[in-house]
Amino acid sequence: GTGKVTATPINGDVEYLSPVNIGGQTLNLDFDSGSSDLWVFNSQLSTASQTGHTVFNVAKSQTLQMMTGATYSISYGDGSGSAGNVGTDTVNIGGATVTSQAIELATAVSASFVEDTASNGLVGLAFSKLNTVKPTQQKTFFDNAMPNLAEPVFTADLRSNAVGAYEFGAIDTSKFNGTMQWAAVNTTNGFWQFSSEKFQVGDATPMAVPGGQAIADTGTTLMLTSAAVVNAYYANVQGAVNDQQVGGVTFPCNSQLPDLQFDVGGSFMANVKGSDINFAPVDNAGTTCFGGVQAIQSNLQIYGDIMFKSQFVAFNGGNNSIGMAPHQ
Ligand SMILES: N#Cc1c(N)n[nH]c1N1CCCC1
Repeated sequence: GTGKVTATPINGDVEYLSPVNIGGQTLNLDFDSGSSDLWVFNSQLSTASQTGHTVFNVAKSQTLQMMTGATYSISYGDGSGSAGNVGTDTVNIGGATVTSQAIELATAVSASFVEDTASNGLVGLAFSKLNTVKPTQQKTFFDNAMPNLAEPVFTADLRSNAVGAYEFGAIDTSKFNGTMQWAAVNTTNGFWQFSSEKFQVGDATPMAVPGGQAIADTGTTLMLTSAAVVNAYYANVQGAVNDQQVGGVTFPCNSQLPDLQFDVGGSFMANVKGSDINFAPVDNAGTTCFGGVQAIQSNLQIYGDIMFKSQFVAFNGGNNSIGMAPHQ
Protein backbone atom coordinates (compact mmCIF):
# COMPACT_ATOMS: atom_id res chain seq x y z
CA GLY A 1 0.00 0.00 0.00
CA THR A 2 0.87 3.64 0.14
CA GLY A 3 0.07 6.60 2.40
CA LYS A 4 0.15 10.34 1.87
CA VAL A 5 -0.39 13.22 4.29
CA THR A 6 -0.04 16.98 4.13
CA ALA A 7 3.02 18.68 5.62
CA THR A 8 1.91 22.10 6.85
CA PRO A 9 4.53 24.75 7.71
CA ILE A 10 4.06 26.36 11.11
CA ASN A 11 5.23 29.81 12.34
CA GLY A 12 7.27 30.79 9.30
CA ASP A 13 8.52 27.31 8.32
CA VAL A 14 9.98 26.61 11.79
CA GLU A 15 8.48 23.11 11.57
CA TYR A 16 6.08 21.06 9.47
CA LEU A 17 3.12 19.18 10.95
CA SER A 18 1.19 16.22 9.56
CA PRO A 19 -2.04 14.46 10.66
CA VAL A 20 -1.60 10.97 12.12
CA ASN A 21 -4.43 8.66 13.20
CA ILE A 22 -3.65 6.65 16.34
CA GLY A 23 -6.31 4.26 17.60
CA GLY A 24 -9.00 6.37 15.95
CA GLN A 25 -7.70 9.70 17.24
CA THR A 26 -6.00 12.19 14.87
CA LEU A 27 -3.07 14.31 16.10
CA ASN A 28 -0.81 16.74 14.23
CA LEU A 29 2.74 15.45 14.64
CA ASP A 30 6.23 16.55 13.59
CA PHE A 31 7.81 14.00 11.20
CA ASP A 32 11.51 13.84 12.10
CA SER A 33 14.00 11.98 9.91
CA GLY A 34 16.65 12.85 12.54
CA SER A 35 15.22 10.74 15.39
CA SER A 36 13.50 7.39 15.87
CA ASP A 37 10.81 7.69 18.55
CA LEU A 38 7.08 8.14 17.92
CA TRP A 39 5.83 9.95 21.00
CA VAL A 40 2.66 11.91 21.71
CA PHE A 41 1.08 14.38 24.10
CA ASN A 42 -1.56 12.36 25.96
CA SER A 43 -4.06 12.33 28.81
CA GLN A 44 -1.44 11.09 31.32
CA LEU A 45 0.39 14.47 31.16
CA SER A 46 -0.22 17.11 33.80
CA THR A 47 -3.03 19.53 32.94
CA ALA A 48 -0.42 22.29 32.76
CA SER A 49 1.64 20.39 30.18
CA GLN A 50 -1.48 19.57 28.14
CA THR A 51 -2.51 23.26 27.91
CA GLY A 52 -3.17 24.26 24.29
CA HIS A 53 -2.46 20.80 22.90
CA THR A 54 -4.58 18.12 21.28
CA VAL A 55 -3.77 15.03 23.34
CA PHE A 56 -4.12 11.31 22.71
CA ASN A 57 -6.70 10.07 25.21
CA VAL A 58 -5.41 6.75 26.46
CA ALA A 59 -8.86 5.86 27.85
CA LYS A 60 -10.60 6.34 24.50
CA SER A 61 -8.62 4.00 22.27
CA GLN A 62 -10.18 0.54 21.91
CA THR A 63 -6.94 -0.84 20.50
CA LEU A 64 -4.24 0.64 22.76
CA GLN A 65 -2.34 -2.03 24.67
CA MET A 66 0.13 -0.85 27.30
CA MET A 67 3.62 -2.43 27.13
CA THR A 68 4.27 -3.55 30.73
CA GLY A 69 7.51 -2.16 32.14
CA ALA A 70 8.46 -0.26 29.00
CA THR A 71 9.64 3.34 29.25
CA TYR A 72 11.32 5.88 26.97
CA SER A 73 13.36 9.03 27.44
CA ILE A 74 14.59 11.15 24.56
CA SER A 75 16.63 14.34 24.44
CA TYR A 76 17.32 16.34 21.28
CA GLY A 77 20.31 18.41 20.24
CA ASP A 78 18.48 21.64 21.11
CA GLY A 79 18.11 20.55 24.73
CA SER A 80 14.42 19.68 24.46
CA GLY A 81 13.08 16.25 25.34
CA SER A 82 10.31 14.06 26.68
CA ALA A 83 9.91 10.80 28.63
CA GLY A 84 7.13 8.40 29.59
CA ASN A 85 5.67 4.94 29.16
CA VAL A 86 4.82 2.90 26.08
CA GLY A 87 1.92 1.10 24.45
CA THR A 88 1.07 -0.30 21.04
CA ASP A 89 -1.78 0.84 18.85
CA THR A 90 -2.89 1.07 15.24
CA VAL A 91 -1.26 3.98 13.41
CA ASN A 92 -2.60 5.17 10.06
CA ILE A 93 -0.64 7.80 8.15
CA GLY A 94 -2.64 8.81 5.09
CA GLY A 95 -3.62 5.20 4.37
CA ALA A 96 -0.35 3.46 5.30
CA THR A 97 -1.26 1.46 8.40
CA VAL A 98 0.71 -0.36 11.08
CA THR A 99 -1.46 -2.38 13.47
CA SER A 100 0.98 -2.72 16.35
CA GLN A 101 3.12 0.43 16.40
CA ALA A 102 4.95 1.39 19.59
CA ILE A 103 3.37 4.63 20.80
CA GLU A 104 5.48 6.44 23.36
CA LEU A 105 3.20 8.25 25.80
CA ALA A 106 4.86 11.27 27.39
CA THR A 107 4.41 11.75 31.13
CA ALA A 108 6.94 14.60 31.03
CA VAL A 109 7.81 17.06 28.24
CA SER A 110 10.26 19.99 28.21
CA ALA A 111 9.03 23.58 28.21
CA SER A 112 9.72 24.17 24.53
CA PHE A 113 7.33 21.34 23.60
CA VAL A 114 4.61 22.65 25.95
CA GLU A 115 5.00 26.12 24.42
CA ASP A 116 4.86 24.76 20.85
CA THR A 117 1.09 24.14 20.93
CA ALA A 118 0.97 23.34 17.19
CA SER A 119 2.92 20.11 17.66
CA ASN A 120 1.46 17.18 19.65
CA GLY A 121 4.46 14.91 19.31
CA LEU A 122 6.89 13.40 16.88
CA VAL A 123 7.11 10.58 14.35
CA GLY A 124 10.73 9.47 14.24
CA LEU A 125 11.82 8.36 10.76
CA ALA A 126 15.55 7.75 11.29
CA PHE A 127 16.78 4.18 11.88
CA SER A 128 15.29 2.05 14.66
CA LYS A 129 18.71 1.58 16.29
CA LEU A 130 18.26 5.10 17.73
CA ASN A 131 14.91 4.30 19.38
CA THR A 132 15.06 4.99 23.14
CA VAL A 133 12.46 2.50 24.47
CA LYS A 134 13.75 0.24 27.26
CA PRO A 135 14.13 -2.63 28.06
CA THR A 136 13.13 -3.62 24.49
CA GLN A 137 13.99 -1.16 21.69
CA GLN A 138 11.06 -0.53 19.33
CA LYS A 139 10.78 -0.06 15.57
CA THR A 140 9.88 3.14 13.75
CA PHE A 141 6.63 3.48 11.85
CA PHE A 142 8.58 3.29 8.56
CA ASP A 143 10.37 0.06 9.58
CA ASN A 144 7.05 -1.51 10.59
CA ALA A 145 5.22 -0.26 7.49
CA MET A 146 7.94 -1.12 4.96
CA PRO A 147 7.03 -4.77 4.24
CA ASN A 148 3.51 -3.69 3.23
CA LEU A 149 4.52 -0.64 1.20
CA ALA A 150 4.42 -0.81 -2.61
CA GLU A 151 8.03 0.44 -2.50
CA PRO A 152 10.28 0.56 0.63
CA VAL A 153 10.45 4.36 0.49
CA PHE A 154 9.09 7.56 1.97
CA THR A 155 9.42 11.03 0.50
CA ALA A 156 9.51 14.54 1.94
CA ASP A 157 8.02 17.32 -0.20
CA LEU A 158 8.42 20.37 2.07
CA ARG A 159 7.56 23.80 0.69
CA SER A 160 8.38 27.35 1.66
CA ASN A 161 5.28 28.86 3.28
CA ALA A 162 3.03 26.35 1.49
CA VAL A 163 1.49 22.96 2.22
CA GLY A 164 3.60 20.03 1.03
CA ALA A 165 3.42 16.30 1.68
CA TYR A 166 5.00 13.20 3.15
CA GLU A 167 4.32 10.02 1.17
CA PHE A 168 5.01 6.40 2.11
CA GLY A 169 5.41 3.63 -0.47
CA ALA A 170 5.73 5.66 -3.66
CA ILE A 171 7.82 8.37 -5.32
CA ASP A 172 5.54 10.86 -7.10
CA THR A 173 7.63 11.83 -10.11
CA SER A 174 5.26 14.71 -10.89
CA LYS A 175 6.57 16.54 -7.81
CA PHE A 176 10.14 17.13 -9.02
CA ASN A 177 12.05 18.26 -12.08
CA GLY A 178 14.46 16.09 -14.03
CA THR A 179 15.90 12.77 -12.91
CA MET A 180 16.17 11.99 -9.22
CA GLN A 181 19.82 11.44 -8.24
CA TRP A 182 20.75 8.86 -5.61
CA ALA A 183 23.56 8.42 -3.08
CA ALA A 184 24.44 5.71 -0.57
CA VAL A 185 23.52 6.28 3.09
CA ASN A 186 25.81 5.25 5.96
CA THR A 187 23.47 3.92 8.68
CA THR A 188 26.20 3.37 11.33
CA ASN A 189 25.03 6.29 13.49
CA GLY A 190 21.35 5.56 12.87
CA PHE A 191 20.82 8.64 10.67
CA TRP A 192 20.15 9.15 6.95
CA GLN A 193 23.82 10.11 6.71
CA PHE A 194 26.00 10.72 3.69
CA SER A 195 29.38 12.29 2.98
CA SER A 196 29.22 15.96 2.06
CA GLU A 197 32.68 17.38 1.46
CA LYS A 198 32.22 19.95 -1.28
CA PHE A 199 30.23 23.21 -1.57
CA GLN A 200 29.90 25.77 -4.31
CA VAL A 201 28.44 29.27 -4.32
CA GLY A 202 27.20 30.26 -7.76
CA ASP A 203 30.03 29.42 -10.18
CA ALA A 204 32.84 30.35 -7.76
CA THR A 205 35.66 27.97 -6.86
CA PRO A 206 34.26 24.98 -4.93
CA MET A 207 34.99 24.83 -1.17
CA ALA A 208 36.20 21.64 0.50
CA VAL A 209 35.08 20.33 3.90
CA PRO A 210 37.45 17.38 4.27
CA GLY A 211 35.70 14.45 5.95
CA GLY A 212 32.43 16.32 5.98
CA GLN A 213 29.39 14.20 6.75
CA ALA A 214 25.72 15.30 6.78
CA ILE A 215 22.34 13.98 7.86
CA ALA A 216 19.03 14.69 6.15
CA ASP A 217 16.90 15.90 9.05
CA THR A 218 13.31 17.08 8.58
CA GLY A 219 13.12 17.81 12.32
CA THR A 220 15.68 20.63 12.13
CA THR A 221 14.60 24.00 10.81
CA LEU A 222 17.84 25.31 9.32
CA MET A 223 20.80 23.98 7.30
CA LEU A 224 23.79 23.67 9.64
CA THR A 225 27.24 23.34 8.06
CA SER A 226 30.86 24.20 8.83
CA ALA A 227 31.84 27.73 9.87
CA ALA A 228 34.23 27.83 6.90
CA VAL A 229 31.37 27.27 4.44
CA VAL A 230 29.12 29.74 6.29
CA ASN A 231 31.80 32.46 6.18
CA ALA A 232 32.60 31.82 2.53
CA TYR A 233 28.92 31.82 1.59
CA TYR A 234 27.97 35.06 3.35
CA ALA A 235 31.14 36.81 2.08
CA ASN A 236 29.03 37.14 -1.07
CA VAL A 237 26.27 38.98 0.80
CA GLN A 238 26.68 42.73 1.32
CA GLY A 239 26.01 43.65 4.94
CA ALA A 240 26.03 40.09 6.28
CA VAL A 241 27.30 39.95 9.87
CA ASN A 242 27.72 37.21 12.44
CA ASP A 243 25.53 38.66 15.20
CA GLN A 244 26.18 36.89 18.53
CA GLN A 245 23.22 38.78 20.02
CA VAL A 246 20.84 37.18 17.56
CA GLY A 247 22.73 33.87 17.50
CA GLY A 248 24.01 33.68 13.95
CA VAL A 249 24.49 35.40 10.61
CA THR A 250 22.05 38.15 9.64
CA PHE A 251 21.88 40.32 6.50
CA PRO A 252 19.63 43.02 4.98
CA CYS A 253 16.27 41.41 4.11
CA ASN A 254 16.45 42.77 0.55
CA SER A 255 19.75 40.96 -0.11
CA GLN A 256 20.11 38.95 -3.31
CA LEU A 257 21.29 35.65 -1.81
CA PRO A 258 23.30 33.34 -4.09
CA ASP A 259 22.42 29.65 -4.49
CA LEU A 260 24.50 27.12 -2.55
CA GLN A 261 25.36 23.72 -4.02
CA PHE A 262 26.37 20.87 -1.73
CA ASP A 263 27.86 17.44 -2.33
CA VAL A 264 25.68 14.39 -1.68
CA GLY A 265 27.68 11.22 -0.99
CA GLY A 266 30.33 12.17 -3.54
CA SER A 267 27.71 11.21 -6.14
CA PHE A 268 26.14 14.53 -7.13
CA MET A 269 25.78 18.20 -6.24
CA ALA A 270 22.35 19.43 -5.09
CA ASN A 271 21.27 23.05 -5.00
CA VAL A 272 19.71 25.18 -2.28
CA LYS A 273 18.03 28.25 -3.77
CA GLY A 274 19.30 31.57 -2.45
CA SER A 275 15.71 32.65 -1.84
CA ASP A 276 15.28 29.68 0.51
CA ILE A 277 18.33 30.82 2.51
CA ASN A 278 16.53 34.00 3.57
CA PHE A 279 14.89 32.43 6.62
CA ALA A 280 13.09 35.15 8.57
CA PRO A 281 13.23 38.78 9.74
CA VAL A 282 14.71 39.37 13.18
CA ASP A 283 13.29 42.90 13.62
CA ASN A 284 9.71 44.16 13.49
CA ALA A 285 10.50 46.48 10.59
CA GLY A 286 11.65 43.45 8.58
CA THR A 287 14.94 45.15 7.76
CA THR A 288 17.36 42.53 9.06
CA CYS A 289 16.94 38.85 8.21
CA PHE A 290 18.33 35.65 9.74
CA GLY A 291 20.16 33.22 7.49
CA GLY A 292 18.84 29.73 6.82
CA VAL A 293 22.44 28.47 6.55
CA GLN A 294 24.25 28.66 9.88
CA ALA A 295 27.40 27.18 11.46
CA ILE A 296 27.62 24.01 13.52
CA GLN A 297 30.81 23.10 15.44
CA SER A 298 30.89 19.47 14.34
CA ASN A 299 31.77 17.66 11.17
CA LEU A 300 28.33 16.06 11.23
CA GLN A 301 26.39 18.68 9.32
CA ILE A 302 22.59 18.83 9.70
CA TYR A 303 20.63 19.54 6.53
CA GLY A 304 17.20 20.54 7.80
CA ASP A 305 14.09 22.12 6.33
CA ILE A 306 16.00 24.88 4.48
CA MET A 307 17.48 22.11 2.29
CA PHE A 308 14.13 20.29 1.95
CA LYS A 309 12.48 23.48 0.66
CA SER A 310 14.78 23.31 -2.38
CA GLN A 311 15.02 19.54 -2.79
CA PHE A 312 12.34 16.87 -3.06
CA VAL A 313 13.90 14.03 -1.03
CA ALA A 314 13.29 10.28 -1.17
CA PHE A 315 14.45 7.96 1.61
CA ASN A 316 14.93 4.35 0.41
CA GLY A 317 14.87 1.86 3.29
CA GLY A 318 15.22 -1.05 0.89
CA ASN A 319 18.80 -0.26 -0.16
CA ASN A 320 19.63 2.54 2.35
CA SER A 321 19.99 5.34 -0.14
CA ILE A 322 18.78 8.91 -0.44
CA GLY A 323 17.41 10.55 -3.57
CA MET A 324 17.11 14.24 -4.38
CA ALA A 325 15.68 16.37 -7.18
CA PRO A 326 14.60 20.01 -7.41
CA HIS A 327 10.91 20.54 -6.59
CA GLN A 328 8.54 20.83 -9.58
N1 LIG B 1 17.65 19.57 18.18
C1 LIG B 1 17.16 18.89 17.44
C2 LIG B 1 16.53 18.04 16.52
C3 LIG B 1 17.17 17.38 15.47
N2 LIG B 1 18.46 17.47 15.14
N3 LIG B 1 16.27 16.65 14.80
N4 LIG B 1 15.07 16.81 15.40
C4 LIG B 1 15.21 17.66 16.44
N5 LIG B 1 14.18 18.01 17.22
C5 LIG B 1 12.87 17.42 17.04
C6 LIG B 1 11.99 18.11 18.04
C7 LIG B 1 12.86 19.03 18.84
C8 LIG B 1 14.22 19.00 18.25
